[in-house]
Amino acid sequence: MNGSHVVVIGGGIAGLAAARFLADGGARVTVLEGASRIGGKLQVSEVAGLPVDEGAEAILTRRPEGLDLIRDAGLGDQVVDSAGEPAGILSHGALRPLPAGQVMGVPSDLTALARSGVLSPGGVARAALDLALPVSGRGIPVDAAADVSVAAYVGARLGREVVDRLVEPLLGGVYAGRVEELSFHAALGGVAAAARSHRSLIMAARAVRAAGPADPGPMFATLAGGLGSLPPALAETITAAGGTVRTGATVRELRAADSGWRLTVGPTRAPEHLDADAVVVAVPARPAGRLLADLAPVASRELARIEYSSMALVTLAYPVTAFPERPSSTGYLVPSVEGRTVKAVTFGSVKWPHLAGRRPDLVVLRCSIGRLGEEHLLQRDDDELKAAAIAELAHTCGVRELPVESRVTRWGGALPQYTVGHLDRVARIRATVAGLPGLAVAGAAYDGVGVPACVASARAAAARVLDHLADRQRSAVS
Ligand SMILES: CC1=C(CCC(=O)O)c2cc3nc(cc4[nH]c(cc5[nH]c(cc1n2)c(C)c5CCC(=O)O)c(CCC(=O)O)c4C)C(CCC(=O)O)=C3C
Repeated sequence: MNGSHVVVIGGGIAGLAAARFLADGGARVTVLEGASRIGGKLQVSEVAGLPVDEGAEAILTRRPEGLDLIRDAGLGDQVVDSAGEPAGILSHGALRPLPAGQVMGVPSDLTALARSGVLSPGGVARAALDLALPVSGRGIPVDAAADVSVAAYVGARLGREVVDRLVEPLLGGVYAGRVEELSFHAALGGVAAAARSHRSLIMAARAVRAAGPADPGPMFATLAGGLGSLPPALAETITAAGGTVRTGATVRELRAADSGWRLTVGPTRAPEHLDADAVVVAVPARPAGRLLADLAPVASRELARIEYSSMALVTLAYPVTAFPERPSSTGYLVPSVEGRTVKAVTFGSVKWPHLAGRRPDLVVLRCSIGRLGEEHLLQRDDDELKAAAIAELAHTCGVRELPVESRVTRWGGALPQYTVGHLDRVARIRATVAGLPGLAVAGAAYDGVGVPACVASARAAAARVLDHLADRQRSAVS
């Protein structure tokens, strides 16, 4: 495929990773990003002189794809592990540790659950009933084939408190989504898969834990310069390999052409045409759906159905002395039923030892606001969002001073919602796209929203395209 030209539409982490894999495979790549900067949801800027991410700030270390890509981009020596402090949950007005052994909020250890104090004693007793309940029937939707909402399945097996005080807050972070709408099979992937072969959800969570390493080590990693330093480093390796990365280049149209694809880029007044042997579409679902409207109407319709939630992140820097006690968790999640504006707080200075090392006199933290259906919260102006974050710190941590620095970042249409039926929807999208040789899709809309999942989808897309180009070259030779 030497010399074959592949255009990657979208310069977020999925698009850049795909471009990197394609360049490795010998293709000549062009990345077209519509915005004025590459990186998508990865972006870093300074707060109080420290590099603090404005978007995704951590990657799971459990999956290899994120760290592999970081090493590939030459940033292996910049990797920083998260601290060992536990994550917290605000429940019944007080900060409690996330119970040991939970998997996406599903408990595997009832003693740890009881000890955490996150649930009422009645809530713990109800959760324990899961071990005795029949596998199906009596309103418990356990049909392995049919998808149900997270709230319906987990609620039927473990009771409402587990849904409201454990699963909802975690998924309120991961998807900024709502448990009534999110898909059990798509959003709780590992546990849901294990639930098919276990008679109880607690036992399924135990099986997931048992399948992992005994000592999993640090859960998260980041980069010393922020996770947002990954996209520019990746772009550099792509250009060093002879590729091109363009910003401000919105692709308006994608058409099949004689020997591949023709793209229309830029404003209607001055359209530019680009030819490609293959294309990777690595933009969010809506724009991907628009690009595929004529080529793959079924995929296009399904993509249009994937909703996105919006959120805002308020970053605050306080003197460490403003805290009556130094925070003892990496951060905490706030269940929706607590009725507070802020849904999650990450103490960067606790979670990332290098930040505390550089500024031991400060506590830098991020408050996140906005789940699906809470758009009204995001209509507040920046000062109001800051005030809500400051009030949260006063309320939960007893901070009475004002922050020395602050920053508000808004992410409109940030996180795709894996609602009931998502897996079938993605299967239909993939089946339709499979009918278009030399075209592949990648990104957070399909098989996972975290950075490692986006990288995995990029790798699969690149492999598909490289296979196609190799086939084509073989048939041209023979
Ligand atoms: C967007 C977002 C926010 C809100 C914005 C923000 O505040 O940044 C947030 C907040 C938080 N998330 C937190 C804790 C956790 N998040 C996890 C896992 C994940 N979160 C994700 C995203 C988010 N998370 C994603 C894409 C995954 C990987 C899912 C997967 O691909 O499987 C897991 C691992 C679960 C497991 O798998 O065991 C834990 C323990 C805590 C508290 C402690 C701390 O701050 O560290 C907080 C504030």
